[in-house]
Amino acid sequence: MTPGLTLTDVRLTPILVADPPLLNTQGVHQPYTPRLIIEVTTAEGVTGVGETYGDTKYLDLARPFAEKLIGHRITDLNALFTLVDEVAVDSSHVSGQVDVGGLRGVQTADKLRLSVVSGFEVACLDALGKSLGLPVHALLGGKVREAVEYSAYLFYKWAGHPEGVTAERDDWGAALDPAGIVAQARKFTERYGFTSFKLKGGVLPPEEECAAIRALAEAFPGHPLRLDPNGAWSVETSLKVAAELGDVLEYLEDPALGTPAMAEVAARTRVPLATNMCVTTFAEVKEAFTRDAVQVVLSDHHYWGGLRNTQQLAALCRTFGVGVSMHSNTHLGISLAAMTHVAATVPNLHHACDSHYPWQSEDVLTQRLTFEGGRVAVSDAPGLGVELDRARLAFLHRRWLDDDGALRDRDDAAAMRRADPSWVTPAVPRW
Ligand SMILES: O=C([O-])C(=O)C[C@H](O)[C@@H](O)C(=O)[O-]
Ligand SMILES: [Mg+2]
Repeated sequence: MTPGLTLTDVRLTPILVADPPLLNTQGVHQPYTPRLIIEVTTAEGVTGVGETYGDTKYLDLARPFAEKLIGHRITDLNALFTLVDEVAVDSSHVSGQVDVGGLRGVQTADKLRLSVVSGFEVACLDALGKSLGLPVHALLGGKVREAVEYSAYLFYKWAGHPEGVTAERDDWGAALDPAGIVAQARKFTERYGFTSFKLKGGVLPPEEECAAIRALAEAFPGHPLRLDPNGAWSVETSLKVAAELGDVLEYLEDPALGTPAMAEVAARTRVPLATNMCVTTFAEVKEAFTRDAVQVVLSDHHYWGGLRNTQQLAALCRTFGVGVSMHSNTHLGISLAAMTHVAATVPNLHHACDSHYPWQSEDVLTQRLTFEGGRVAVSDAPGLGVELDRARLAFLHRRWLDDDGALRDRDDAAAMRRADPSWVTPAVPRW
């Protein structure tokens, strides 16, 4: 028993961070998106940081959970899961709901709890690492690589958010056709050195998205390419796209919605299928793996329940001969550091991970993480190896406080209605 490792303070800071007008099948990103920054402080005065979703339903869980953690030891990570089970989930947050309008699969009370626990687990590991003078990857069993590879995450995109909406400007420009997507990919390679590319699809008719992938294949011959329409296609459309792009795709990500549809596509194509929609919880693994519905699972420590659950998922994938990589939503540097630490420990990581980080012009760190040759170097500094910039945190929290509530919950369809008042979330399959 080490009394110094007991938590004496837990601080939650919801923030709003600038987000460019990135298009997906649900709509478009709002100009600001919510995140929650978690700080845990031990009796010996060491503070660890974590980051997770900041929408109201997560805050409603995180607040009572944080209170339960006073007096908890940062080494007792397993107990976080039993403690969070004691926090009630408002049924209106889960009944009949899908996560972010369907982009992250089912929404269950357990998944909501795991999405909250993950931020606290990371914060505890950061504090523990700082206390022991060890990097987080060492607490997870040690790194098996010195740097983690990420892919360029390409989006159809407007030049700016709709007129009349308060927003930050970005310097990426518009990308609404194959030439725009190739130009965006070139910027990604110039700025960050990425060598593999993922295009967020489900935005334009499949023929246009196929043309964009073809243009990428011509501009970057031999580079790994992926297309992810977030389940917007029927089985037949998925098969048509797979046939058309089979020679250039590393994998097709969630072409059709749900395990049965994915299994049908998988049975009739040789193109590997990846998912962050039909396998998003341990409960969904068995059916998907036994039906051979997916060949790559995109883990995400946020909703899988943390870094150690991510390792467990990777071990399951290894057991079943299924590939593993990483999914990403809008996130800041704390999460990129956490993703990099856990990815460094996964032996069977054979695909570049997704990250939205290049799209985020704002952060809460004194120093942004950097990509060299598309890779983030694995830090050997104690904990995550990042430092909180309190002035930036306060600024982004002030933005959250000043918001009237319109932006505190991610809603891509509502953002789209600012440009097209008739917009409704499309029924699936859309094509
Ligand atoms: O399926 C995916 O990879 C995602 O859902 C990632 C993100 O949610 C992305 O689509 C977004 O933020 O628009
Ligand atoms: Mg996806």
